[in-house]
Amino acid sequence: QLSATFYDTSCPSALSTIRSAVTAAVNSEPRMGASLLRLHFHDCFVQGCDASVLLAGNEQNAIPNAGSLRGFSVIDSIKTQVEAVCSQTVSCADILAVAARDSVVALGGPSWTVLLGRRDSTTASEALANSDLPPPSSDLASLIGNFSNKGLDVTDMVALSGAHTIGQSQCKNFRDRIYNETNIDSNFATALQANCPRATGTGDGNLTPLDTTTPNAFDNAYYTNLLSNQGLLHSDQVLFNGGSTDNTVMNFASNPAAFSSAFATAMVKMGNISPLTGTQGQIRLSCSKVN
Ligand code: HEM
Ligand SMILES: [Ca+2]
Ligand SMILES: [Ca+2]
Repeated sequence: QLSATFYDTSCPSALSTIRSAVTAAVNSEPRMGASLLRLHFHDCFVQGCDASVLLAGNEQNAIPNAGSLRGFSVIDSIKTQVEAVCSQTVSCADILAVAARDSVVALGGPSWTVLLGRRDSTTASEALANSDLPPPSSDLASLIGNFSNKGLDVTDMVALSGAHTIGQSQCKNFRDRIYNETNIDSNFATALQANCPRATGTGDGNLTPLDTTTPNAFDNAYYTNLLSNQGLLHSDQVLFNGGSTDNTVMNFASNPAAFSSAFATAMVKMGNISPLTGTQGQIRLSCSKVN
């Protein structure tokens, strides 16, 4: 029951306000586009797209999120600007969904119509974040199961993983792959080892682009990297490792329009996960705390 026109009368300048702020943030730091896109994913997979991830504490302390999620201050600043034009009208959950779309567009990726009308949660759960967000050690069957639990099919999962065409990862999340796995290009592994020492606890937070080819462009290079065994995370390369998703990866690698279309479709589906609507939840005044 979300709708593209939800704010057309109640806050006609909402979408342009969000877009201007996202464009400025991404222009000043391209990685911020990646960080904002990831925030929406981590929101939707835990309790649905209800801005639970933005509440201080709780989910933010979960293993996949702590010391990793970024962009909270950009969202807070957008919320302040939107409150100034339309008081207590636009939810933080909708701001996240629109900011994710505008981030992808700002980095040259596809656009789609964002459905609106989500409301904000009054709760957040560290335990649910730990159980529902897939770890980078996931094998293919786990990824398929994890996305299926959220109503997303295998094609959606492969397309959404293409978000790793932008942004960066910390060494601790790909160390095991670059030292111990065999389905990795050896020159690629050696180059990464220079900035990611073997010993646990040393250089854990050192950063490398998820897509070394075009780290700040939202394109299909993620998939061409997989074809040459240059996926950064274990959970990336399992998508092209002799299994059931190989054909989809090959299609997205050779056909950028097919990827763009599948990504846009899957983002709309992800954005529809268990929204609070009507009188459920609330419109937060500040995204980091309940009213
Ligand atoms: C398929 C399962 C997925 C796994 C296991 C996974 C895991 C990860 C990990 C480990 C990182 C690096 C975090 C760090 O080192 O701090 C990361 C970064 C990122 N992920 Fe995923 N991810 C998945 C799916 C997705 C999806 C569906 C999206 C969005 C639609 C997404 C968007 C991103 C982005 C944009 C970054 C870079 C963030 C930044 O640079 O701030 N990921 N992911
Ligand atoms: Ca959520
Ligand atoms: Ca790229």
